Amino acid sequence: MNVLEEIRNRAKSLKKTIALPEYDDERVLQAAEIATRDQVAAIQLVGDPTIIEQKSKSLGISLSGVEIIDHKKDQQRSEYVQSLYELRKGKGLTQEQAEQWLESSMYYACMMLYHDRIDGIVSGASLSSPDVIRPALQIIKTTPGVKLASSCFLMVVPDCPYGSNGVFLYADSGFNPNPNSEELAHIALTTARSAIQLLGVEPIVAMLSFSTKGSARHELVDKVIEATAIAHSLKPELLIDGELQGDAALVPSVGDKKAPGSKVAGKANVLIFPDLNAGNICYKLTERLARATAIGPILQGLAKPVNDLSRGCKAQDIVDQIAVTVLQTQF
Ligand SMILES: CC(C)(COP(=O)(O)OP(=O)(O)OC[C@H]1O[C@@H](n2cnc3c(N)ncnc32)[C@H](O)[C@@H]1OP(=O)(O)O)[C@@H](O)C(=O)NCCC(=O)NCCS
Ligand SMILES: CC(=O)OP(=O)(O)O
Repeated sequence: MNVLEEIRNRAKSLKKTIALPEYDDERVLQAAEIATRDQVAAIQLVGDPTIIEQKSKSLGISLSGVEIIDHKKDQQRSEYVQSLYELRKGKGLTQEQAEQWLESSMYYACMMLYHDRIDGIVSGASLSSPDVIRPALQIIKTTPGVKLASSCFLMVVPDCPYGSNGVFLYADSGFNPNPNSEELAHIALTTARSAIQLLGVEPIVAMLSFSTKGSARHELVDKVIEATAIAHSLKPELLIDGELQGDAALVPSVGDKKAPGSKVAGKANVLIFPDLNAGNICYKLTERLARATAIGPILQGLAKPVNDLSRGCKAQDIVDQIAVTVLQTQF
C-alpha cells in the first residue's frame, strides 16, 4: 500500500466532514464524488446549488451523498455576519463589509469551520493561494502560542531511492515568501512534526542552500546556517543539518564527499528551502519532471485545518488533500 492509500484509509476511519467552497470547478465536483464514494470524508459543497446541479449534470458527476450549502440563503448567514463582524471589528471591519466578505464561499466556509459546523476546508483549485490562506489566517487564526503559520508539500516521487522510499516533505513551498533565520528554523521544526504526524517516519531534515558546509560564502548561506543552529538549539534530538546542497542532502555518495560525518546528508526526507522562490519552483519541477504526486500546500500551525491546492491540481490531488485535512483534525 502506498503512502497516499494509507493516508486515505486512516482518514476513512475518522468520519469527518470537509467543506469544498469552489463549487463551480469541475475537478472539485469530481473530487466531491470520489471522496464521497470512497468514504474519505463527508463532503459539503458550499455555493450556488443551481450552478452545482447544472455543472454536475453536464459533466455526468453524481453528487449523491454530498451536502450542498447555499451560502447566500443559509439559515446561519446572519449569525455568521454578526460573528465575523465581532471577530474583525477591532481590525476595522464594518457590518457591511462582513456581509460582503460572506458573499464569498471561501469566507463562508471559514465561518462554518469557526463555528465547528465542519471539520476542515480544502480550497485553491481555482482561487490563488493568498485568497485561500488570507481568510484562514483572518478567521481561523494560528494555534494558540504559534506565531508563524507555514506550509509543506507531501511529495511522492515514483522509482526514487532517496528520502523515505521516494516520499518527502518540502517546505515552505507555498506560503512564507522570505522567512528570516528564526522563521526558517520554525518552519523546519514544524515540518519535522508534520512528517511524524502525517507519515509516521523519523524526520531527517536538510536545510538547503547553494552551498554545502562552507563551500560558498554569502549572506544567503548565512541565513540557512543560522536557521540550522537555531533549530538545533531548540530541538537538539532532531536529525537536522545544513547548509546542504540538494545532491548532498539526497545522494549518499555525494553526501559522504561534501558533508562527511553528517547524519543527514544522503538521507534527508524533509527538505527545507531558503525561500519561497526555491520552494515553489522545486516542488513544481519535481512534480512535472519526475512525475511526482504533490499534495499541498498543507497549511501548518492553524487552529483548525484549512488546506490549499495548486490551480494546476487534478481531482485525485484534491481527494488526497481532503484525506490529509481529515488527519489534521487529530493533531
Ligand atoms: C499568505 C499571505 C497572503 C499573507 O499575506 P499578508 O499580506 O501578510 O496578509 P495580511 O497582511 O492581510 O495578513 C492577514 C493576517 O494573517 C496574519 N499573517 C500573515 N502571515 C502570517 C503567517 N505566516 N503566520 C501567521 N499569521 C500570519 C497577519 O498577521 C494578519 O492577521 P490579522 O489580520 O488578524 O492582523 C502572504 O504571505 C502571501 O501572499 N504568501 C504567498 C502565497 C503564495 O502566493 N504562494 C505561492 C503559491 S502556493
Ligand atoms: C501552490 C501553488 O503554487 O499554487 P498555484 O499553482 O495555484 O499558484
